[in-house]
This record gives sequence, C-alpha cells and structure tokens, in this order.
Amino acid sequence: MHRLAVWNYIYRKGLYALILSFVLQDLAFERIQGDLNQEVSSVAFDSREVMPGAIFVAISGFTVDGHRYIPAAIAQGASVIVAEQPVELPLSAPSALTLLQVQDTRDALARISANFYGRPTEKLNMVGITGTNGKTSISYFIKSILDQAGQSSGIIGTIGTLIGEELRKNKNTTPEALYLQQSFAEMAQRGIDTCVMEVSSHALSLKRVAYSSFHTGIFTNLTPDHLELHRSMEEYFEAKAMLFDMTSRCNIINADDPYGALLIQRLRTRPAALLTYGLEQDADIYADNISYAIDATRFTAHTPAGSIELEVRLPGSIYVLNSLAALAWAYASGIPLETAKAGIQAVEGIKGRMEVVYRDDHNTVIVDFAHTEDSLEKVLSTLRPYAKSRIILVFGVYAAPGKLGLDKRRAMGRVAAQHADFSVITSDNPKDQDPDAIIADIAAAMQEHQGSFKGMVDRKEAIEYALALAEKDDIVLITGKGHETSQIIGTTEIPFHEAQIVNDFKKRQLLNHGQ
Ligand SMILES: CC(=O)N[C@H]1[C@@H](OP(=O)(O)OP(=O)(O)OC[C@H]2O[C@@H](n3ccc(=O)[nH]c3=O)[C@H](O)[C@@H]2O)O[C@H](CO)[C@@H](O)[C@@H]1O[C@H](C)C(=O)N[C@@H](C)C(=O)N[C@H](CCC(=O)O)C(=O)O
Repeated sequence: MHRLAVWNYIYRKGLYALILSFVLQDLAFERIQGDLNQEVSSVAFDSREVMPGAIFVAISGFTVDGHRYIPAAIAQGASVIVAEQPVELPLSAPSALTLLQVQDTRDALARISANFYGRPTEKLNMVGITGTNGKTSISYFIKSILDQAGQSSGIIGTIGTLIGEELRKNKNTTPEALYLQQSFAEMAQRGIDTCVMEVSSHALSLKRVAYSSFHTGIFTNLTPDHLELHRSMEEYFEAKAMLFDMTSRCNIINADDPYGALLIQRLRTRPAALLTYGLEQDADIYADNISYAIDATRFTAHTPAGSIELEVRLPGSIYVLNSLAALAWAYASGIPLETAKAGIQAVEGIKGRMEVVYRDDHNTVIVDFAHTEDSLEKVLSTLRPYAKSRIILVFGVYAAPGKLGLDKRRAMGRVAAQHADFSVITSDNPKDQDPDAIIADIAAAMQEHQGSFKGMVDRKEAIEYALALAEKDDIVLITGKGHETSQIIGTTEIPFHEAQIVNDFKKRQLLNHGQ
C-alpha cells in the first residue's frame, strides 16, 4: 500500500475523530453544498490515491485539469470534493457527497492538509532554506551539527525525506503540501526536534508550504533558473522572498549575493532577528585566511561569539559560504561553536555536490548537480586551480521549452567552451524533447566559442568515452540533473547511476591493463 495510504489508514483507525468542519478550519468558501459534520478519512489531490471517505481536492494542473478526475475520485469513494471551478456532479454521485468551491484549490490543499495533520509545523523547530544553489549542502551541515549536539532532526529536500534512518524518495525537492504535512506530522509524532528543509521557488509559488510556520529562514543566492515558471528574475526573487514572510525567529542571508543584499534591506524592519554571512568582513559571520586544496578547504570563521578554525572537505568558496550559513544557524540557535565545528567537519562529502566518485594516481572523476550556466561556470572555475592537466566535461541540457530552452543550451555551450578543455555533450533528462536537437544547439554554441567537443546521445557511452579519453592528471567532470538515480527519456524513467558506471568502467580498464 502507498505510504500515504498507510498513514491515512492509521489516522482513520486511530483515536482521531476527524470531523470535516475541523479539517476545513480557517478556509473561505465560494459555495458549500452538503454536510460539514461528517467524518473524513483522508485527503487526496490525485484520484488514484483516493480512499473511501476521503476529501478529494481538484487541482487545475499544468498538464491536465484535476477537475476532470472528480468522477473517478467519487467512484473510488471520495465523500468530499473541493474544486475551484463550478462542478456538475455525475448523476451516480451519492446524495451524501459534499461539494465545496473555493477560490484556489492549491491554497485549500495546503490549509486542509495542515489541519488534517494537526498543524504539525507548530510542534517542530522548522528551518527553511531557499536560493538557487547551496540548499542541499547547508541542510547536510545543519543536520550534522544537530547530530553532534545530540538533537534529532529530519530533512526534506533533493535527497528525499529523511526521518530517522529512513530515506524516502521525493518526486519534488519540496513535495506537495499533503506529503509535506504528512512528513511533518510523522516527525512530530516521532519526537523529532528540528526539520531542515529545502524550500524551492516552485513550492513557494504553488503554495506547497503555505500554512507552515518556520522558525528560521536561510537565503543562499539567486541566479537564472526555473524562468519557465517565474518568467523574470524579479518574479523568481519575489517567490523566494515569500519564505521570509513565514519566519518568526531568525533570517540568515548571504550578504555577498546581490539579491541577498536586497533581501537584507527588506528584512531589517521585520521582528525576526537578522544575521548575515559572507566572505566580506562586514557580514555578521564571515571567513578569512582561506586555503584551498582538492581534498579540503581550510579557513578561519568569525562569529559574534568568537572565531574558529574550520576545515570543509569539499572544494571551493561555495562550500565556505554554505558552511558559514550553517554556522550562523548554530550561533543563532545557541549551539557552542566547537559543536558546530565538529558537525561541519564531520560532513565528508555530499551526494552530487562536487562528489569525488573515483580517484587514483592518474585521474579524479567528479559528479556534480550543476545544471544551470551559472552553476556550471562556478564548478568549472572552482576546479580549475586544482587541475594539473585537462578538465574533460560530460554534460547536457535538460528539457526546457521554446526560446528559454534554446537560450539555456547556448549559454551552457558557451560556458563549457570557455571553461572546459574538452566536452562530451550528451543527454540530460531530455524528456519529450529530441536529444539530438538539444545536442546540436549546444554544439553550435560551442563551435561559436571555439570549444572542443564531441556529441553522444547515450549518456552512459558519453561517460565511458570521457573516461577512456582521460590521461594522467586529467579531471573528468560529469554534470547535470541526470546524476541522480534515473534519466527521463520520453515518458520513461530509466534507472541511471553515474558513480556505478564510472567505477564499473574503471574496474574493466584496470583488468584490461592486467592490474
Ligand atoms: C510545474 C510543477 O511544479 N508541476 C507539478 C504539478 O504538476 P501538474 O500541475 O502538471 O499536474 P498535472 O499532471 O497537470 O495534474 C493535475 C492534477 O490532476 C491530478 N490527477 C492527474 C491524473 C489522474 O489520473 N488523476 C488525478 O487526480 C494530479 O494529481 C494533479 O493534482 O503538480 C504535480 C503533482 O503535485 C507535481 O508533481 C508537478 O511537479 C513536477 C513533477 C515538476 O517537475 N516540478 C518541478 C518543476 C518542481 O516543482 N521543481 C521544484 C524545484 C526543483 C529544484 O530546483 O530543486 C521542486 O520543488 O521540485
């Protein structure tokens, strides 16, 4: 049974008497038809997950209209329908069915889910992290600090939802409101103190985190990404800024980022405390004496509570900044600096973040999540001082529509041509787009900028080609969204494990050389 169904089942069979009017608290309606005093068993926004006695919330989606599935939801046993469009109930609908019309069903889903699970964020120390880059590593650093401090934590983000030792995969970085509230409730029920979560701009715009309360908000930076949803950088910024309307205790902002500086101005007058971090001395938490090596970055971190020497086992200034954000959070939470230091230093590597997946006397192979021109440029320029010879890059551009997609391919091609010594252009979650056409667009941009490259549609073959090409002291860098555990080609999700492909190839290579 789906885990949500199990959870809903527990609620249904448990001590909770969930009366509809209780679940609908603080929700405004445009139309009410039916009984509000009935018991409800569960909440669903997907007809395929409806259980008998469920509230079905119809979402007008980007691909299909959820209102179309109301008859299916009723057939599955839904006893309450929440819609944002006028709805004609099928003649076969039971007379006891309640129909509610609201202005915005995404907003209603968030409110209903929070009420259904007992407003669990009020029982947790909630830390929300937003920004284009750095969210995942900051959440790892904070979790590790909490481990050192002997406090329990849960994580929600790119890696999935981690509750105790159990890691569940998420469809989205920040899941839909229903799944979120369910996870929060589970954390609260298990006595977890702190929930550290990545809050995407999609989640903020699409109200996935509405009616959640956060003690702390952290802002990392803003660079062009997801402009297919937000249309402009201003809109993207305003989406991210929404998190800070929900924070009650502390806002921690990267002062080095221009959008961070803008946010700092805006947050100065808010009741929540404001802490800034950055590489410049005018930030509240800052770093100096930075020394970079491929295995570790060492620096002195300064906080209002004193200074400490830190060693972060990840290359580049970006991880100095991300560890400063975690340090700022520890300082704001009253955690001793030595405990924070131990926590930060205990993080040995982060999946998909400059992750060294293979290293021997000849080569280093690194996998990174970079999938925007800005992050690709950052990763390549971070690695450059460490590269004794060439950087061979394997990359592609994930499916993005129209002009936006074309601009992205051109920009990524330019960055690769300017910063890598050789590139293998390949597929990166092309979804329903033609991978050959994507590669051709990138190749044209690389040619324009005098880059050396080869195009290969099959990502596995592309990785193996780059590995075979690598000579002594070359770094092979594999970037993109496809580093996760699957690729989406057409509508099929294909399992894909880059670290494994690299290690299998290297094993074969060693065997072939008789070693
Ligand atoms: C653009 C976007 O955010 N889309 C999300 C949206 O999809 P959608 O609106 O297209 O949904 P839809 O397929 O049209 O369906 C509409 C409704 O009909 C329902 N339905 C559908 C079929 C059916 O048989 N019965 C039924 O009831 C669906 O459950 C849904 O409620 O609602 C879906 C269900 O909640 C999400 O999974 C989906 O995220 C997709 C997978 C996605 O790729 N989102 C990305 C863009 C995203 O959110 N990214 C951010 C940031 C990532 C990062 O930078 O880290 C994230 O937080 O992940």
